[in-house]
Amino acid sequence: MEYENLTLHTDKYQINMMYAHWKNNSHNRQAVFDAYIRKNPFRNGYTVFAGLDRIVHYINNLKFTEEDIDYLRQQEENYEEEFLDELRRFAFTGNIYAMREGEIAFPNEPFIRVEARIFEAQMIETAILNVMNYQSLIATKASRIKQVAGNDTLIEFGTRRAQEADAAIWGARAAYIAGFHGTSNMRAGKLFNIPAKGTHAHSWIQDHDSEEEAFANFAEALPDQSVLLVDTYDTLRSGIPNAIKTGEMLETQGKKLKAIRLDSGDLARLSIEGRKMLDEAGMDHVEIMASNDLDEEVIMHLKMQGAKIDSWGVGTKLITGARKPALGGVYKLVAREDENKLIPVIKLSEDLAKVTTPGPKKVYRIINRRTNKSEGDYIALSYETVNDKPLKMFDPFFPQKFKYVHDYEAIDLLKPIFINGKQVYDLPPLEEIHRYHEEQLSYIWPETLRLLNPQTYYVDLSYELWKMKQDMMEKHSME
Ligand SMILES: Nc1ncnc2c1ncn2[C@@H]1O[C@H](COP(=O)(O)OP(=O)(O)OP(=O)(O)O)[C@@H](O)[C@H]1O
Ligand SMILES: O=P(O)(O)OC[C@H]1O[C@H](OP(=O)(O)OP(=O)(O)O)[C@H](O)[C@@H]1O
Ligand SMILES: O=C(O)c1cccnc1
Repeated sequence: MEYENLTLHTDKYQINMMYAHWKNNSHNRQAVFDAYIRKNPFRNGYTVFAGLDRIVHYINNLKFTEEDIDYLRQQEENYEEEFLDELRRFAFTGNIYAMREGEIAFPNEPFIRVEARIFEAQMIETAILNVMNYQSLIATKASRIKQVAGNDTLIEFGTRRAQEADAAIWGARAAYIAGFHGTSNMRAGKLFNIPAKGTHAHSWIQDHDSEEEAFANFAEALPDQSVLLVDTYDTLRSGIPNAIKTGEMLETQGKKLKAIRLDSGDLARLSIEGRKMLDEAGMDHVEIMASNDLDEEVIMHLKMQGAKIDSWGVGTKLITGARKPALGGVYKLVAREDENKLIPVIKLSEDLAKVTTPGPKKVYRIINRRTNKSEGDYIALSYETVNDKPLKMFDPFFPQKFKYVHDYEAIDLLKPIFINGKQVYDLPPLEEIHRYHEEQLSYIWPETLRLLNPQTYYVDLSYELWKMKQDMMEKHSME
């Protein structure tokens, strides 16, 4: 796939800071930033990390074109020509560590760590957050829907209601990571190798003299995959009986009707009645698909009512992350270079949960070897070793709450993606990302995964990191 050059896809304040650093001759100093969220969306117990693929291509394609340089020159007369020359030579030369796509991630732990010249690290903030926040939001919404739908087929139908074209295709991809089986968007299908699926619209029926004729013509054209939309006039009195007639017609040709689609009315009642009618006509192989403003809540309620629905088309509420229009991921400076040494930095806040955690850090998932489940995540300074000694895990806000973990494996979640500007990570195919996601879910206790009132997952700090944070908070509070 051709990835666009998104170099100017940044906020002006980043370029202003780059310019000010350049003027102050501080632009080559090293800096470390963490990208993380403070809260899971949808009151969920976890977030599905997505967006790495696009971020990697964004970094590889960073280059200010002559057109970009001309634009910057016109846009801000303060920018000196030598600065613009510096931008002409711009490329990413630092390190990026990130979680793998599909990872089960939690608030207050870095999803991505960037180590680079401040000149570079500052500029890429905007695009990294833009991509990570949207794709992770949609992957998390899709994951909630997947939990309710179980093994039923899930098709993403959102393009027409998505917040524009990019959101449609990257949202379709995020949904696939979390367990959707297909998308209606052909471009997403082509770009990402997602199965593209489709039925037909009401316009197909309206465009014929009768529903019966419309079904017959559609089934003639696409006999092996016809899914007939049965709610244009009267689902039980005309739509399903006409679909059955079409099924019978196909059977005379040795073919089979695939499914019917319900798109309005009481989907529980109509699916139960529809199932009976199809079965009585000897068409128990004909599946029932439903659509119409579905989300995890409606699907759950339909299942509770005994709905006989085999597959679900989910559009608007998935692709727009309904009820949570944006994931609030942030990108915070955690270390800077001073006299050739990296020193940790902190940002204080009245709200303790908003105080940043200083220093370059690693995130470990602590898997209990006995249960094969995670005991929580453990954030340590990059140079610390977390090995087989018993690990004390304590709540960073209530350190008197602690536990010791004995027989565990500490999995380092942040993988090297770029080292010295060179991509060192092979982006896996989407199918593999989905499998990885499923496997990671299996390490998390159901208490954290449940949709309603999930238990808060432990994201703990090593003692050394916790102490450093406390000391820095104290020092700055006294200043
Ligand atoms: N049995 C059910 N239980 C709970 N929610 C349902 C049930 N059946 C349908 N819904 C959902 O209720 C919402 C509203 O459905 P509503 O009946 O207003 O739409 P509609 O039938 O499409 O109306 P219209 O005919 O005007 O298009 C949709 O999100 C739909 O998925
Ligand atoms: O409800 P969503 O979850 O957003 O899923 C997508 C919706 O888009 C279509 O309706 P639309 O009225 O746009 O077109 P139609 O004429 O084909 O029904 C489809 O029938 C779904 O209801
Ligand atoms: O294939 C479908 O049925 C479909 C596609 C997009 C939106 N709504 C429905």
